[in-house]
Amino acid sequence: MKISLGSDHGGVDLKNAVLQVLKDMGHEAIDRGTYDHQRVDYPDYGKAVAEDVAKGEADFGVLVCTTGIGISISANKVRGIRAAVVSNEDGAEFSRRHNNANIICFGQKYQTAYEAAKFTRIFLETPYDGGRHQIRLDKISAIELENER
Ligand SMILES: O=C(CO)[C@H](O)[C@H](O)COP(=O)(O)O
Repeated sequence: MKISLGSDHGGVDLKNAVLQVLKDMGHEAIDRGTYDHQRVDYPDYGKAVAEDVAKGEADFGVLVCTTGIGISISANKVRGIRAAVVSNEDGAEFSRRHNNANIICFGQKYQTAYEAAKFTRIFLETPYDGGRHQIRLDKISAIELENER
């Protein structure tokens, strides 16, 4: 699969660790930065990865900041994006099964590289259940449309 990754300075180490694991798994990775510890603004990276996914240039995205919160909020502003902050295996599975999440987000402050790699693998391998969940996703899409300028 093709995966777009991004982080701010607070998530760069974890983003790089997940990037390496994804490459080792044979996935194609697009690294949207950041690339060092210089202070940057997380919305820039949330937007870049979210647009890759929304435009179909990537199948899924991975985003990391210090807490995972700001970068997920940013990504979720892009139409069609369902970015989920994940902190355990169950969340990795159910963000896909029930929410058809297309971006997984982590807080570097909370997740080890081992955990983030494991949660990302579960996320990528778990299909969407569809069925009754599509009714809810359609309602989310309707909220997006109603609030477009
Ligand atoms: O987690 C984050 C957003 O949710 C950011 O990584 C965090 O706010 C960056 O803060 P600072 O500039 O103090 O490193």
